[in-house]
Amino acid sequence: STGIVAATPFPAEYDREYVAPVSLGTPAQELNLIFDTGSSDLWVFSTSMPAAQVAGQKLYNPSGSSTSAVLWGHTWSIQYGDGSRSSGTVVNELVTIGGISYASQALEIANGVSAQFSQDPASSGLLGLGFSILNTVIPTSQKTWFDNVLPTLAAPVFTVDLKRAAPGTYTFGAIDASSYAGKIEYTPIDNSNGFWRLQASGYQVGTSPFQPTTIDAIADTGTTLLMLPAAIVKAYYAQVPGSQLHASYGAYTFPCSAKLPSFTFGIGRYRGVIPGAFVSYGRIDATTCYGGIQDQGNLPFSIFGDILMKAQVVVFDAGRTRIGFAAK
Ligand SMILES: O=C(CNCCc1c[nH]c2ccccc12)Nc1scc(-c2ccccc2)c1C(=O)NCc1ccccc1
Repeated sequence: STGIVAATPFPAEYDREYVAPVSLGTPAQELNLIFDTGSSDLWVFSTSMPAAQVAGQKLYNPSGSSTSAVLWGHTWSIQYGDGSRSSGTVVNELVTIGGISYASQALEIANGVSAQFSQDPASSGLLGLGFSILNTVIPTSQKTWFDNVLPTLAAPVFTVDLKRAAPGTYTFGAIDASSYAGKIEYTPIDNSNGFWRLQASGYQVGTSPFQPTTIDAIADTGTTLLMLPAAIVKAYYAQVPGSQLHASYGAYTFPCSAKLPSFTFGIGRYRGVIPGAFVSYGRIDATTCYGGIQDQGNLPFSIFGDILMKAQVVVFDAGRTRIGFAAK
C-alpha cells in the first residue's frame, strides 16, 4: 500500500511546525498531529486532560471509539530539548494515515502537557517517525506507526516534501518522481540512538567556496530550525550585515531588511541549497528578525530541521537504513 497526506505549516507567518491529519478509532476521529522524525511516541490531546491545558485543540475521546482498548499498567512521559513535555496512559487503537491502517497501534493519551503544547492550537499531538528504541512507554516500549505498517508498504520508505508557507506532503510507501529535480543522493544513517543520523560532507555560505568538513546531524521534522556547530553559524552570519548573537534571546538575529545569503550543505558530492529567504524564521519586532540557522550548543550532533527540509525532498529509507536528498 501507499498513502499520502498534506503537511500544513503553522502559524501562517512563519513555519514553526507542520501538521498532518490522522484518523483515530471507530467512528474515525481526525486530529492534526506534528509528524516528527526526531521522536518515536504517538501521543494525542485527550478528553482526560484538564480544561486549563486545552486551547482549541481537537481532543481524542477513547470512550467514543468502539476499537480502543486500554493497555493496562502502561504509562508514558516525554521531555523535549525546548523544555516542552507531555505524559499519560496508553490504549491500542485503529490508526489510519492516508488510507493506510494499523488496527492495534499503541496510542498514547495525554492527561497533561506543558505550556508550549497547551498554547499551540494548531496541533493535537505528535506522531513519532524516529526509531522505536526512542519510545517512552513503560514497562514495555511500543512500536511507531511506521514500524507497524512497514511490512504492508509497497516500499519500506516515507518521503517528506515540506514547503515554505504552503502545504507540502508526507508520502508513505512511495517516492513521487514528479516531486523533485535531478537525482536523489543517498547516504547511510546510523539509527543506533533512534535518530535518522547522517554525516554531511561540508557547507558553503552564499557564493563563497565550499568548506569540506564532516557535519554529524539528525534529520528532524520536529525541530523548526537548522542547528549547527558554532563555527559554521558564525561564518554564516559574518555575511549578514547587522546580524548579532542577541544577548536577551541567546540567538542570532538580523535586520529584517538584510539580504540573506543561501546556505549549501554537502551530501557526498551532492550540494543541497537552502535559499537565503528560507533562513529568516520570523519577525521579533519592527526591524529585527530571528535567524533560522542557530548554534547547536552542547548537543552532540547538528539538527537538520524544517528550515533545511523545506528546501529539499527527503527520502527516509528504513529498508536500506539510508536517507536521500533531492532538489525541488
Ligand atoms: O525532540 C526532537 C523532536 N521532537 C520535537 C517535538 C517538539 C517539541 N517542541 C515542539 C514545538 C513545536 C513543534 C514540535 C515540537 N528533536 C530534538 S533532538 C535534540 C533536541 C534538542 C535537545 C536539547 C536542546 C535542543 C534540542 C531536540 C528538540 O528538542 N527539538 C525540539 C526543539 C523545538 C524548538 C527549539 C529547540 C528544539
